[in-house]
Amino acid sequence: MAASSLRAQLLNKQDLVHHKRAASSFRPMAAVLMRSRVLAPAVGVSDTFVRLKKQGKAAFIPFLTAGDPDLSTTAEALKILDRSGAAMIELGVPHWDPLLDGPVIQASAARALANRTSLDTILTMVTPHLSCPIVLFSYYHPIQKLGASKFMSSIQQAGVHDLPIEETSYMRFAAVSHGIELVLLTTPSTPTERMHAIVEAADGFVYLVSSNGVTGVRNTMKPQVEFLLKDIKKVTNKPVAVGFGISKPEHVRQMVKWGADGVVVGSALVKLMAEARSPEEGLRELESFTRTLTSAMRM
Ligand SMILES: O=P(O)(O)OC[C@@H](O)[C@@H](O)c1c[nH]c2ccccc12
Repeated sequence: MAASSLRAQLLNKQDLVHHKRAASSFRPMAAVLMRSRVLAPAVGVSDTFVRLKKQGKAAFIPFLTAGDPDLSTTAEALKILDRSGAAMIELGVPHWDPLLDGPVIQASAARALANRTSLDTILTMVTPHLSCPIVLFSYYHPIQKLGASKFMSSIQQAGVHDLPIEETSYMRFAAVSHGIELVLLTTPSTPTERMHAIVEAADGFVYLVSSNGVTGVRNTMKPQVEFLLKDIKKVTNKPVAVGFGISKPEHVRQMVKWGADGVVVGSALVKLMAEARSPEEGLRELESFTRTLTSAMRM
């Protein structure tokens, strides 16, 4: 990608964070969510939603930064999340410029980068056998740095936070030819027509960002989410997962009641592990909190 276009993407992230965009320059973020062949079993993301729906359950989707505090703890955490009821796991590639992330995930990314965690080391990480899919979640830059074709040849599924929908066509083409599911993000400030285009282009699931701003625990969920979910569901029957700010069982129940097919929880889990006295204690707390949250997933 040309340097000018990369600058445009960084500006776009800035826009999202500060909400200062002019209508004409507005470009919402998009995500491509794919499952890594190296990291995960042959269960698809969409299949998982279908299976859970039959059981009357929404999908619990935890997010962790890979490499925080180190990749072997991450591998252990994946096993724990898998056996405690995660429907799929968002594994974040740490980035030095995480403009869509709040302080908790920013600090987590900094710790992981201090350990030299990169997309390359994550893709070669020795991972346990898991029964749930992994959604490799990344800003676009690390993928670009590795090389989009190397990336595509080494993964089946992955995620990108800041890829504007206009620029997804190459990724989508490559994704389709590798049998990859492409998931896109929509936010409360995405104009309706654009939301329709994003929903139309998304595969796997649609990621609804619950409120503008950056990732991080919120006390309450905005009532607008109920209406955003309804608007999306009017135009598609693809699964919709809600993320940003969700940190308590009552938030999870609220999202499920409002019609979410899945719920993403990131900062709350990252914080809990970061504040533990040791990685082992962090993993124990991760397990018990995950079990509390997954028991709130019944539709
Ligand atoms: O941390 P929260 O508020 O629970 O939000 C989900 C989140 O962590 C995960 O989906 C995510 C981490 N970094 C992101 C950047 C953009 C969009 C989404 C994300």
